[in-house]
Amino acid sequence: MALAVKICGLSTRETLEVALDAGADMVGFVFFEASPRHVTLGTARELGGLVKGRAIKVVLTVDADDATLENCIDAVQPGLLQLHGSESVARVRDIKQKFGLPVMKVLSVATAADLAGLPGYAAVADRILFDARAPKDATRPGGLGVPFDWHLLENIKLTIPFMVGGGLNAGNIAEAIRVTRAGGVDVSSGVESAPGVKDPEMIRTFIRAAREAAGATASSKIASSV
Ligand SMILES: O=C(O)c1ccccc1N[C@@H]1O[C@H](COP(=O)(O)O)[C@@H](O)[C@H]1O
Repeated sequence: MALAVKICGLSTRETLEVALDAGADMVGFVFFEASPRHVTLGTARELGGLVKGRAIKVVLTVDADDATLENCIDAVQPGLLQLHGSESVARVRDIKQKFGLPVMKVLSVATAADLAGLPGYAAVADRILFDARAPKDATRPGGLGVPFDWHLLENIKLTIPFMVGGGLNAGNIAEAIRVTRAGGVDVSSGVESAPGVKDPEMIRTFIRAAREAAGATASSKIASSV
């Protein structure tokens, strides 16, 4: 299956168009006030309206209540909800039922122990995103540009699709895909010139590198099976 590339934290028309033209499969909008990528409902509505079916629109929230989710969904009309907080398995199930949208639950990873909750979430979510666990004193739970040890994912068995994120960039994406065999990759800081400032050329370079790496991993899978 083709690699899904998600560019997250888009907040301007220009960089959204660059991501779409470069072939992003998913574009993410961050609703978290402490983030340099936070978008207002008005901006999100405007940006969401530009996508026009060219990519899956992703609404990223952190432990949001129903009213907040409802407002974000109304503004963006997303195809996927990214739950990036400490939402419980029950809350993920509840959100999925209430809003009738596919849900991607984020698991924050620093050690193997962080994967203990995976079976529970995999039973209710449509997709899992493995991201680096933020330090305790961080002002946000993601978007920090720091990777985790991808080898922790080497032996995971999942029947739903999963993505990897956290500190990815054009220079390390090939290794991340090779080690994790993830079906999707998610980047924010790695395509920015400063926190919250997306760089058009870095977006293009990242997507190109991810596609090349996915092609190389697919070829090596075929070679090792003959
Ligand atoms: O991008 C943010 O500011 C953010 C805020 C709150 C939760 C998650 C956030 N970003 C997500 O974090 C990962 C990794 O980002 P990065 O590439 O390391 O910067 C990615 O999934 C973003 O969607």
